[in-house]
Amino acid sequence: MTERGSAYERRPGLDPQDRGDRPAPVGQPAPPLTDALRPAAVELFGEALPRAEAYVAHLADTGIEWGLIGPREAPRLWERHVLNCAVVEELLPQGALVADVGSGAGLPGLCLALARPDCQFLLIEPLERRVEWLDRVVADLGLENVDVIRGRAEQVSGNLDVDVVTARAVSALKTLVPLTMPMLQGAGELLAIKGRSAADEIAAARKVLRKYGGAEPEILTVGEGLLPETTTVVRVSARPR
Ligand SMILES: C[S@@+](CC[C@H](N)C(=O)[O-])C[C@H]1O[C@@H](n2cnc3c(N)ncnc32)[C@H](O)[C@@H]1O
Repeated sequence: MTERGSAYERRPGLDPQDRGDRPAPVGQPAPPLTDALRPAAVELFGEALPRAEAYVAHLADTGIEWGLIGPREAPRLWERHVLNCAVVEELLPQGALVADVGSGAGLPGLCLALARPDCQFLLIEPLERRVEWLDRVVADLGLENVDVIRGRAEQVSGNLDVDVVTARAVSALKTLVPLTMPMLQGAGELLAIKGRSAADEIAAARKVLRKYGGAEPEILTVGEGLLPETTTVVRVSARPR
């Protein structure tokens, strides 16, 4: 997938006229963690909950202002984004090294890093502004289990050997497999957060899965009984090649 970033992102600080008459996105206050969602947040983040709250505040404020998150997402940051990503933690092995490809605003990478301090995370993101934002947020949250790598997955994959690759909203499985499977070096799992298209994407990816040594994908549902909306994950194990 190619993504050039929004005009805001490439040219921050321009006045509205230079932005084609679109109003500049404005940071918003952090949405409250509602009583309905608090038990899930406590279970997922434990002691890291105050840092998860600080992360949500960053997303709502500079995340929106810098164009990493759409303004309309502000009220549903907890439910649709942060908690929905954090529930994937149950699929991570103890102490895993995890690469989050196309991390954007740290989804799911930062949510998982907050939920799983026993794991190490590499956030891989090509766009300079997003990397700068991620670096600032990681420093502010004091996350010691996260490194941010600027680059495209295909540029860095040959130098990596990780246990798990995660990705959300980066590309269809057919394109994601060639970008991510080489990072596993024949052992480990790709966890791709998907929606209703999961089965169709698997069908369209059969040929590349064979080529890149992926086993038969599984469609998993996580977050049942914890969140109002569950998260669908396509899990692909790498086979030794
Ligand atoms: C739609 S955003 C999704 C961001 C985040 N994962 C989320 O769920 O909100 C896609 C992200 O993938 C990144 N991206 C696109 N192609 C990539 C590639 N080949 N390697 C790594 N990242 C890529 C983009 O820069 C962008 O930040």
